[in-house]
Amino acid sequence: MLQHGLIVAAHGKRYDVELHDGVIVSCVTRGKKSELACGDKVEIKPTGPGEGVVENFLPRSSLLYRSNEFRKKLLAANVTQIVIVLAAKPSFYPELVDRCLVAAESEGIRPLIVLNKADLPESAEAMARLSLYQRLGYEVLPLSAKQDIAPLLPHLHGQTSVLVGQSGMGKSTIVNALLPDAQARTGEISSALDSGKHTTTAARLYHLDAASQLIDSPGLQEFGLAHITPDQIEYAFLEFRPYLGKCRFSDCRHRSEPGCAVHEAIEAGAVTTGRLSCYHQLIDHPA
Ligand SMILES: Nc1nc2c(ncn2[C@@H]2O[C@H](COP(=O)(O)OP(=O)(O)OP(=O)(O)O)[C@@H](O)[C@H]2O)c(=O)[nH]1
Ligand SMILES: [Zn+2]
Repeated sequence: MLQHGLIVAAHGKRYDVELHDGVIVSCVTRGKKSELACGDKVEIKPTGPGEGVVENFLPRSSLLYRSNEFRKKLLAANVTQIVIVLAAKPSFYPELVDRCLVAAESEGIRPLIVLNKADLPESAEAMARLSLYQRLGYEVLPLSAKQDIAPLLPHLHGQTSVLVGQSGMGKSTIVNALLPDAQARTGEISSALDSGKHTTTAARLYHLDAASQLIDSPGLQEFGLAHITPDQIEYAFLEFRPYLGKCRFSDCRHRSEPGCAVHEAIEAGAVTTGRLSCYHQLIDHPA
């Protein structure tokens, strides 16, 4: 008899699957089928106490992954929102923001940019740099997770959110503030399964309330987009959209081609040279 469940943690080729009654079963996949992610809805066959095999996964509403030329790594499935966690200190890598936005746009996932550590004096300058994204229509939320997590709550309600960000931006602080018992729960799962150390956890899903889930992914220093085509990357630059298809050449990459509508948009102030160079950087070096 197959049972429905939700992947709440991925440890390499082993997955923690939460069943409807809240029981967590440690599962493996059959053969080489290990392309599953936290947030996947699966059907499992129990094989012993607390153990099972994933037989199927259900269709996904979204799938977030990063890739280089050689391999792709699934980050999370069925998420509705990607929360990009930044901080003024240590300084964040701006291209990572554009990469996360491209990944979000290509999967139709809503991005939310959080500038954590808003209590630091360096935050004003970082916030000014992020105003570019606000002008594009993205929400940028200043937050001090250490002082008050409340401003984040309405943004998470009703969503399945994945937190992404470089190491040191404060993701663990955010998770702990949202779920003071998160550490305890992690310990509980490991001992219940008695499966030894969970050292390779790739991501973990937490229930915030009946309608809201949070997936914490480990620190990302890189966000390869080798799986996304140049046309998809271009479309993910929201402000380019009104001009796409209006260049003289249909395969225009908006470099020095004559009759380029995106360059005209730059002249008109509707597109910035910074975002155009970022687009070129991403199509030239997607991984
Ligand atoms: N001033 C200030 N510091 C913060 C805030 N949130 C987190 N920090 C500090 O930033 C440092 C990194 O926070 P973590 O939560 O460990 O960062 P992380 O993103 O989980 O990093 P990894 O665990 O490496 O992925 C810690 O020293 C935190 O105390 C904040 O709102 N304000
Ligand atoms: Zn063009």
